[in-house]
Amino acid sequence: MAQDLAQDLTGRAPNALVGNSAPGGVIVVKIGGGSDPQRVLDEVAELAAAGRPTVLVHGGGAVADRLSEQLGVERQVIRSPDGTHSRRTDEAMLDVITLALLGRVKPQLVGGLRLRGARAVGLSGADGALLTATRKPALRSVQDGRTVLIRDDRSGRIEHVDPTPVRAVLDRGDVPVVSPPASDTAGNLLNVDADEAAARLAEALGASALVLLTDVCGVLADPDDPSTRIAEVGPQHLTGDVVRGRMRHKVRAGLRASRTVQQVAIGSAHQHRPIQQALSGTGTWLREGERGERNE
Ligand SMILES: Nc1ncnc2c1ncn2[C@@H]1O[C@H](COP(=O)(O)OP(=O)(O)O)[C@@H](O)[C@H]1O
Ligand SMILES: CC(=O)N[C@@H](CCC(=O)OP(=O)(O)O)C(=O)O
Repeated sequence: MAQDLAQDLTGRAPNALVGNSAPGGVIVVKIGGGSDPQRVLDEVAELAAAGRPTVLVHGGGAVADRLSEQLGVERQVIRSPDGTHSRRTDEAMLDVITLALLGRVKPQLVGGLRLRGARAVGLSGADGALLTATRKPALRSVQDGRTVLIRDDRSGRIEHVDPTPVRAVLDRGDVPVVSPPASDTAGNLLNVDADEAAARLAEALGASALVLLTDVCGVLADPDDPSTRIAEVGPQHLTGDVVRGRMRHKVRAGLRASRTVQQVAIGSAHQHRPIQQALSGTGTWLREGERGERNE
């Protein structure tokens, strides 16, 4: 069955795809913290068993929110003038996000893959200089109609990706499970968005596909109505305010990756074989420019 799956996704025999040097062979899958990972783990384990090099990147914003409440660390939101929002990451919140992602979410995913017979290896963005970021010097936040500047935030912009540790894990036939935070060149941790991390890693690996799995079926024209899925999204969809909040980060990151990654899609994590579903067009394709017909 696993063999069929790898063939379905690529049209090529799985053996031709073993090892990440196979042209366009790597799939980078990202799962957000608000989604139940069980279906995703089932399919990632199937792909690994079929020899398809697959990287699982995860977020965990929702888990960090719950942990901050448990620990009594106040959660604040930075509302940027362009309609995106992100976590205010002071020192205490950086600890919370690190504990949540590396201490709660990642072990659940690595353990879940092990239970399914796949050997998974956890890596954070700070391991092996995988994700190097620079601290954002000043963030604009709209508060009560006024824009204020926040200068001491511990979130960063990813400047450099060194995929060597991820390749080493793939070359052993194992599944890398990658998470924020990143670090700066001095080794200080910096909070980075998991969609951006996945997109940048997909670019650096020369991946053939990037699948961003979340708690909705794709980008919706009306975020409150699941029947309004948009089949393909381009930069023009960012000009209005339809794509709001954190979905905007996802779309931006995916569009950027689509310059070099052949297939970039957003889809629901909560369906049977969510990766295959998204890559067969049941979610939203992200495509920055005209590159002729897709090879679907
Ligand atoms: N146009 C839109 N289409 C779909 N979802 C949207 C849209 N605008 C905002 N959203 C919100 O984005 C959320 C998904 O982003 P996010 O919560 O960051 O997911 P994840 O944790 O999986 O990364 C959806 O649950 C939805 O509330
Ligand atoms: C800078 C920034 O926004 N970092 C994110 C990292 C986790 C994440 O991205 O989790 P999801 O994929 O579940 O949203 C955060 O603090 O929530």
